[in-house]
Amino acid sequence: MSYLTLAMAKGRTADQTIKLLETAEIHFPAFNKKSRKLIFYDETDSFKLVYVKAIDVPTYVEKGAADIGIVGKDNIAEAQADVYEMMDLRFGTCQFVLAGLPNTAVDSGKKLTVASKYPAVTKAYFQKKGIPMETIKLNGSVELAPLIGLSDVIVDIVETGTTLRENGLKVIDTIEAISTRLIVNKASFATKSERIHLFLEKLNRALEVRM
Ligand SMILES: Nc1ncnc2c1ncn2[C@@H]1O[C@H](COP(=O)(O)OP(=O)(O)OP(=O)(O)O)[C@@H](O)[C@H]1O
Ligand SMILES: O=P(O)(O)OC[C@H]1O[C@H](OP(=O)(O)OP(=O)(O)O)[C@H](O)[C@@H]1O
Repeated sequence: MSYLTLAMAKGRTADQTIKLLETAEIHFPAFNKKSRKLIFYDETDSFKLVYVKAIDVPTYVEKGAADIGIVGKDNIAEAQADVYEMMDLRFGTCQFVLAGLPNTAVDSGKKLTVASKYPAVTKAYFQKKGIPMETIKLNGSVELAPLIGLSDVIVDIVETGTTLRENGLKVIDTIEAISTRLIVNKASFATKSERIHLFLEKLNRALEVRM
């Protein structure tokens, strides 16, 4: 029988993903974040785990290279991939916010510059609001941009609020709640329906145990 391929996001949610899979009794004994290996197999030889950069997980799933992806809602929203979002795994929780220096006006009619790691999410947010803007794509330390005049505001993730606070920035608007989600390739959902449903049931039970 073929494998069910899971694309798991590298980074801060990987440990919790592995823990959830273990609670669901799906074990990848060779998995080790320090290893440079990118493919792992479970004990029963039914699952193949591919370990990829978070923003690429929706692409692997949309293209069918992976049947299932486990990744943050931030990256799903940014990738705009044509996949099914099936489950909220309830970890990796944080929020998308619009933030800036205190008293920054965003609706003055002047074109805003907005720095973000998430240009698609940013554009969609401002389009909905009807506010003219341009995005500046950054890859990290986004909070720096309004402090040194690179942008007027930022769209970024806030978890504890420490990064904003330590840089004197304030939340202007909360855009969307983020958590780790499970996504499924549309064709796999039809062709591997039974196995995918069994997997989802196992994960649901594991989530209940964790609560
Ligand atoms: N404080 C946080 N900052 C960033 N992401 C968080 C935070 N809390 C939870 N997350 C979630 O964890 C995911 C992975 O975050 P991580 O910082 O490891 O990766 P990344 O930012 O996508 O990767 P990279 O730093 O290589 O660009 C995010 O996509 C998001 O869904
Ligand atoms: O509200 P907080 O708990 O402070 O967390 C939010 C910060 O964490 C993330 O950055 P990350 O650590 O991924 O670093 P980066 O600047 O390289 O994106 C995010 O982009 C914020 O900067």
